[in-house]
Amino acid sequence: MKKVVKFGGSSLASAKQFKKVGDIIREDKSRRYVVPSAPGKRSDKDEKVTDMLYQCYEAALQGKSYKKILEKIRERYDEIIDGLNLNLNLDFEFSTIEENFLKKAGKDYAASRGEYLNGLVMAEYLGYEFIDAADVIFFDEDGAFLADLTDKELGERLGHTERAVIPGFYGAKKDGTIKTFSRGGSDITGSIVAKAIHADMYENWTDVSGFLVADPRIIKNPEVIETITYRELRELAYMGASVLHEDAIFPVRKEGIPINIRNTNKPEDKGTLIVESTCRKPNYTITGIAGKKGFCSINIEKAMMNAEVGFGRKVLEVFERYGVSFEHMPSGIDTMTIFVHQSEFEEFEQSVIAGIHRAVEPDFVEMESDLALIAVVGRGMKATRGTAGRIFSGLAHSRVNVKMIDQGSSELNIIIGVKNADFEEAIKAIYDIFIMTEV
Ligand SMILES: Nc1ncnc2c1ncn2[C@@H]1O[C@H](COP(=O)(O)OP(=O)(O)O)[C@@H](O)[C@H]1O
Ligand SMILES: N[C@@H](CC(=O)OP(=O)(O)O)C(=O)O
Repeated sequence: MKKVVKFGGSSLASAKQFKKVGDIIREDKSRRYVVPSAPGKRSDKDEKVTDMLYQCYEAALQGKSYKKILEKIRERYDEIIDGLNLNLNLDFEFSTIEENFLKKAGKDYAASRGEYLNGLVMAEYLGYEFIDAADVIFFDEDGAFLADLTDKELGERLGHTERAVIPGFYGAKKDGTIKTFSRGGSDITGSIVAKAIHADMYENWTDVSGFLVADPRIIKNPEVIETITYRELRELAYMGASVLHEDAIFPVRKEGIPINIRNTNKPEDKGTLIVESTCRKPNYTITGIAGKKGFCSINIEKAMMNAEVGFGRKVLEVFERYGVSFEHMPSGIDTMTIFVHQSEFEEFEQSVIAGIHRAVEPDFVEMESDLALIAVVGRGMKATRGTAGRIFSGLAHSRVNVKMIDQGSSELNIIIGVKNADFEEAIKAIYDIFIMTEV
């Protein structure tokens, strides 16, 4: 039995947390490959080491004083090392980091040091071998992840290693330049390692007892999802359920390796099992709800647009020209609405509108900003009639105005557009309608 265990920043924020992690790893001999994140927040008001590293590097780059922040970062590690009574001194590591900051080693190099240092501490604490992710996780010159090369090199290296710590979040290009995944990317490293060693399980340890039906910051004590499919999870992760990085499922999915989300603070909880497919009936019609704020809709009207061959393509080409990707595109006979990320769109707004006028000569173009999209996801929805109707009535009851509703062709998800201001209320209403009433 081989397990890969990834521990998030909240699980490694202090010596106290490290001790819980040590107990978890020692309790099961198959937990042989460990992927740590950088120390996270110890409390709501605390700072993540990764954020401090970005700040520190930015200051060094601009020739501003950076030593204080570097010292604060050093204190975070020393607190952990001292609390664990380790015989480890990071003087050399910190002076190398400082030198490299002054040589402008890059933002990714800076951010990656959080995981690198935590990996050294973890390896010392567990007595496991330390493997620098820069030696086994590869990117091409343009920064694209090299899956096949990584899989081969990592597989070979770990094939000879009984127990190892591989820091999350980063790898390197051929010339040695450090490159990170996007934020939260240690989840991806864990998945890559699990694939390379053909693990039986990828355990992802965090500060919640699994994937929850809805964001715990919006719903108090939401239900835990016992089993969820990769496809359902991908929809929820993409729409903002941040517990697992949206790209973390791809490597393990190819191998059919299950992911188990677990709580470092409550190791006795079973957590959530993420699988390719399952015969297990979901507990509720819906599996989960997630959403994001900050969208903008562009509503185009033109009589008989549905009869005009190439209308949609011409409109989308205008967005493409300005590098704006679209999120959803519900359409009617004479109308077409395009949802885009407000932050991506704002800069090009007037150029895109002018481009649409030139490309398709619409009767009318209207925009609405400050919208939120909510995804209601569930493999159980296909077999149940009236799901959209229930959502509508739940939202109407809570006086939330629905701007858009779009059912995916897979019948796995329904996307609802509401005003940003109604976002939390809408999620509560949907949670109530499905979870509180279907007991
Ligand atoms: N549907 C959800 N289920 C569980 N957690 C969620 C969900 N949506 C948002 N979260 C948030 O994700 C957090 C865990 O993710 P993250 O902060 O990346 O953890 P880690 O530091 O362990 O990697 C939780 O503390 C919770 O606030
Ligand atoms: N430390 C990195 C990578 C990461 O995955 O962190 P966490 O596991 O704490 O989400 C970040 O903050 O983005």
